Amino acid sequence: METIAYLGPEGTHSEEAASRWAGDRPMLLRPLRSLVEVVGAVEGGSVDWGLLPAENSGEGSLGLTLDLLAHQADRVQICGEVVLRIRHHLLARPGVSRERVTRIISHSQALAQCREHLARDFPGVELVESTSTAEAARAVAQTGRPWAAVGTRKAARLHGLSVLAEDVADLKENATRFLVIGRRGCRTGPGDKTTVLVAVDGRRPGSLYRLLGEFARRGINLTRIESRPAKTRLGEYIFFIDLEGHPGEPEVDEALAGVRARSSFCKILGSYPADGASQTPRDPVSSDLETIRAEIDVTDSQIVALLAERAELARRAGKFKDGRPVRDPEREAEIKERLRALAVRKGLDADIVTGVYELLLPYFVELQGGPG
Ligand SMILES: O=C(O)C(=O)Cc1ccccc1
Repeated sequence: METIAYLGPEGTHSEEAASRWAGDRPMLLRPLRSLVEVVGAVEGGSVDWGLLPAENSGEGSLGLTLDLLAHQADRVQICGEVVLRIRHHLLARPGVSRERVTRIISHSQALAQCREHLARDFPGVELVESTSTAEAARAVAQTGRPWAAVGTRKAARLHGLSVLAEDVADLKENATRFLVIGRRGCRTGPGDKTTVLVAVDGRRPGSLYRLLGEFARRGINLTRIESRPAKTRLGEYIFFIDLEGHPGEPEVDEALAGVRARSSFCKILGSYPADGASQTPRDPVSSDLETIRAEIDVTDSQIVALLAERAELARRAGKFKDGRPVRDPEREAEIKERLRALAVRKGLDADIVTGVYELLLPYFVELQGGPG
């Protein structure tokens, strides 16, 4: 039988998401102590699938899951998603009244999702993080102290706890999106989403804009874009992009080829059926002219920015020439030849491109200190 690993012990929201994903298929559910262990079990082959909480309606992304997908889980693919409505209850040993509670334990996400409610109803009570909501319930059941846990009804039942307060989440519509990972990609079909991880050169104005334009121009809807630190240096980011569609669809293939060309790193993390939500119909033409004009504006600005960079390089080169003639006909001919070949490769008129260069050359020569 197939096995799916999840953040345990029994009685977590992850367990419920895992059994929702299994549906009618026979599936063994294996609780593990951490998400790192879940990824390790899938990569090592001791389980078929793994479940990772990815995003909450109020709290946003789970950084750990995104970081695992970006930096650690090299050999896994996203194969599915489950969106689960989350209900948080306050659990305590029978006989412990609300007034006596001195400590509330839970998973960091659960505490964050109930912060206002707990501050209002349990002011001054210490909040302590645990590895999961069910682990918190276990700790509360085992202590003789008047502690409480934020957790599920199932965890209460498993540990003989009572529900001290029902629905303590701050948001009524509290939902979490979980991702299912496996070693192989799954079969793709209509209604699929695809998650891509990309890095762009943050120093070039408009680079992310142009990358996203690859999707916009083809009417491909993006359902999510999330940035995380690239973990190289401060200020560098990677982006998780969810799009409607999957590789194998011509527009998606074309867009992804464009994205590859415009990014410094690009990896498809997986294609999988979207949970519940219907797809947005494609609208490839209505905003085309507007989109193209906006791209033209960005491109023109980039040309000017590149000319400024080129001018600065000319100035710096001038300082090295130090008495030698500024013009170097051999080097100029070599540059022109290279640009001619590049223009042809890019499908441009080579005479026009070298003509532009000839137009600019006297200006750059002047910046180098004039013809010598
Ligand atoms: O601790 C759990 O129950 C989990 O599965 C993690 C979690 C915590 C809070 C909301 C969604 C998932």
